Amino acid sequence: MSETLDLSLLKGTPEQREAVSTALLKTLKTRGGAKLKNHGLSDDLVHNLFDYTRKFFALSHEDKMTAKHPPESTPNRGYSYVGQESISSISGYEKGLSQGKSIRDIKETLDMGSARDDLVDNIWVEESKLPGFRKFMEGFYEECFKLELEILAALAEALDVPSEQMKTLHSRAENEFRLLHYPPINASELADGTATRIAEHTDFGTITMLFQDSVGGLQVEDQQQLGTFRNIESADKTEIILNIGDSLQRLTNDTFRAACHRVTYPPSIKVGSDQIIPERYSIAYFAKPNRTASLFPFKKFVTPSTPCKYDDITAWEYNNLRIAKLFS
Ligand SMILES: O=C(O)CCC(=O)C(=O)O
Ligand SMILES: [Fe+2]
Repeated sequence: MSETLDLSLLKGTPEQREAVSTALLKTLKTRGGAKLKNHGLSDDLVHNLFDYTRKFFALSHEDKMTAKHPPESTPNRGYSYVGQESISSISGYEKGLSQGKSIRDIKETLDMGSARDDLVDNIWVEESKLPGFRKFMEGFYEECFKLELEILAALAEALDVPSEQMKTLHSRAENEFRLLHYPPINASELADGTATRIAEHTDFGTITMLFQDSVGGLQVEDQQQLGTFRNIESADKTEIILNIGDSLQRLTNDTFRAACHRVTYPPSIKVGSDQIIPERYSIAYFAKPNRTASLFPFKKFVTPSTPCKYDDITAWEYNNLRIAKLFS
């Protein structure tokens, strides 16, 4: 994967800002994902994020189940145990591929949204089980929201779309945020292809900011060689891996393609061997347009030579359409 981009240059000279915005756009378009450093979220904050994530999943099953995700898809909040959600049901959705491959994801997750969300409440374990967890996660979400707006403004400039328009579209912070834990597993259990860590998929939102530990196994499809998945390793867990989601693909009428990704064997493990794949933690923040916003492509991307590919649908309708498939 290409070099890690220094996001602090967005606050540098106008030339530096333009150069890093352009590099970001180019990397996302060609490689599918970009790595970011000096993004403004402090090392301490990210280390605390991983500490709290580890502590949450270390709670007993009974305690985690006190914050359980409803059996249906909405609201997408709370704890999902290993086997509750299966991403393979949406693999290939925006590529128009047939659905229905059944691959089990061996992962557990906690889904959260904004504390300010007036439609959907978060679901927490009792404060005494994990003191400070709720306050930390609510605060971290707000930090991610500020960074999201900065990244979207930079992408808007590089795409030559008014950055105010991009900002307005995301003003309500109706995003989602998830902690993920992949338990240790014998490699032989993943060998026959009926189970994986997380199956191939695209995210639904505009952009996703992902943090991962050093275990490895995340792969993103190269946008210039579709079908080729490349390993993405973070030099440090404070790095952010940025990728494009389906909503930006729609808004840009396919100028930007959502990046397919998955988590599988770490590069160090031999496929089908009896080696134990170590547990893995990651955290994903999914930036999404406001629920009532239209995902109809921006005007500049619809031309006689690039006719409109998408229907007018609100971000909320689209989100629910996609997410319903996950729990069906
Ligand atoms: O665990 C990861 O690195 C990826 C997680 C992911 O792709 C997702 O939750 O959408
Ligand atoms: Fe994802």
